[in-house]
Amino acid sequence: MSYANERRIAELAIQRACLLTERVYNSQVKGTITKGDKSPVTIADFGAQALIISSIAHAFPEDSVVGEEDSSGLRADQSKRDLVWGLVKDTLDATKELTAELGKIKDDEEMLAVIDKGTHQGGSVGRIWALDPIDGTKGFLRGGQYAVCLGFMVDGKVQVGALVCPNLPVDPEKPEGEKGILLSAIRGEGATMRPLSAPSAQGTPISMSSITDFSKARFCEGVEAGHSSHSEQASIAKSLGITAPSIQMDSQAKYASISRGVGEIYLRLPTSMTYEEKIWDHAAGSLIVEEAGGVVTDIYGKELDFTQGRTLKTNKGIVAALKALHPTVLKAVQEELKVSKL
Ligand SMILES: Nc1ncnc2c1ncn2[C@@H]1O[C@H](COP(=O)(O)O)[C@@H](OP(=O)(O)O)[C@H]1O
Ligand SMILES: [Mg+2]
Ligand SMILES: [Mg+2]
Ligand SMILES: [Mg+2]
Repeated sequence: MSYANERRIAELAIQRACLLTERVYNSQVKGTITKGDKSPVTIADFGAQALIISSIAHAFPEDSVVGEEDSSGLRADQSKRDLVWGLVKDTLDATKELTAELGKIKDDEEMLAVIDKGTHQGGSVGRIWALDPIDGTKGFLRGGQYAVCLGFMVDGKVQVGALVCPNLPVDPEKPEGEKGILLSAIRGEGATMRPLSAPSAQGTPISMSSITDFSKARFCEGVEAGHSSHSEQASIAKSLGITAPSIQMDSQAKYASISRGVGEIYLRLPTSMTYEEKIWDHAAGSLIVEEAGGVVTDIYGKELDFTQGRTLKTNKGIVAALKALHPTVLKAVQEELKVSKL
C-alpha cells in the first residue's frame, strides 16, 4: 500500500504552517512561554500545531495525533491566545486555495480544542501522526535553524516523513542564496527534496553522500550542549579520524542535511541517562535518512522503537550515518561510552 496521499497532505500541511512560523521568525514578537520542564514554546509553535492538526483531522478524521504542545499555556494567557488566533486566521485567509483539501478553523475556542487533539499517548496500534510544530524552538528564538516536522506511523512503524527547513539553503554550495527546503519520504519509495518556493514541483530524489573515508567525512551535532554531549561527540570524531569541524545546527535540519549529502554522520549522545527522546523529534527525520541510504539507531545499535508511546523509552541517544560507515561509527560510540555510561 502506498501512502502517497498521506505524504501529499503532510507536505501541504507543514508548508501552510510554515507561512505562520516564518512570519513570527521574522517579527520581534515571539510570545515565548516557559513550560513546566523549563523549555520554551512560542506563539508560532501553538499556531503551527493548530494548523497542522486541523489539516490532518480534515483529511483523515479517524487518525490520531501525538503533538508536542497542548493548549494549557494559551488558556492561561488571553493576550497570547489572541496573538495565536490572529496568526492562524491570517494564514487561513491567505491560503484559501487550500481550504478544500486542508480545512479551516472557525474560532479561537475551536483552535484550542484542535491543539489538544495532539495529546494522544501513541503506541503500537493504528494510524498515528507524530507532530513537532517547531523543532529547535531554541534555534528559532536565536535566529538559527528550525524545522516543522510531521511523521505518519502505522502500528508503530513510520511510513511517511515530511520536514520543512525554512532556513537551510536550497543549494548548499550557496549558503547566502535562496533559503527554504521541503524534504519527504515514503517507506520503500525513497526520499525527495524541493525548494519551498516551488510548491507544486515534483521533488527531486536525494541520497546521502558516498564519502567513506573518515578523513574526508563530516559530522553533524546540535547547538544546545544540554541536548547532546559535545565533548563525547568530539572524542568519537577524533577516534574515527574525522578532521573537519562539526557542523552544528538546531533541529531535524541535521537529518535533512545528511540526507542530502551535507555531512555523513549525525551524533546525538545522551547528556543524561534518564532523558527519553520524543517520537516527534525523530519520526520524520529518521525515515528520510533511511530512505536516502542511511542507518539510524540508538547508541546500543538498536532500531528506534516508535511503538512505546510519546517517547522512545527503550532507546538512548541517536547514531545516524551512511550505511557503509554506520558499523564503524557505532563501534566508536560504544568504545567511547563504555567507560562512563554503558
Ligand atoms: N536533555 C535533552 N536531551 C536530548 N534532547 C532534548 C533534551 N531536552 C530537550 N530536548 C529536545 O531537543 C530538541 C531540539 O533538538 P536539537 O538540540 O537537536 O535542536 C527539542 O525539540 P523542541 O525544540 O521541538 O522542543 C527537545 O525535544
Ligand atoms: Mg519543545
Ligand atoms: Mg523537537
Ligand atoms: Mg517543538
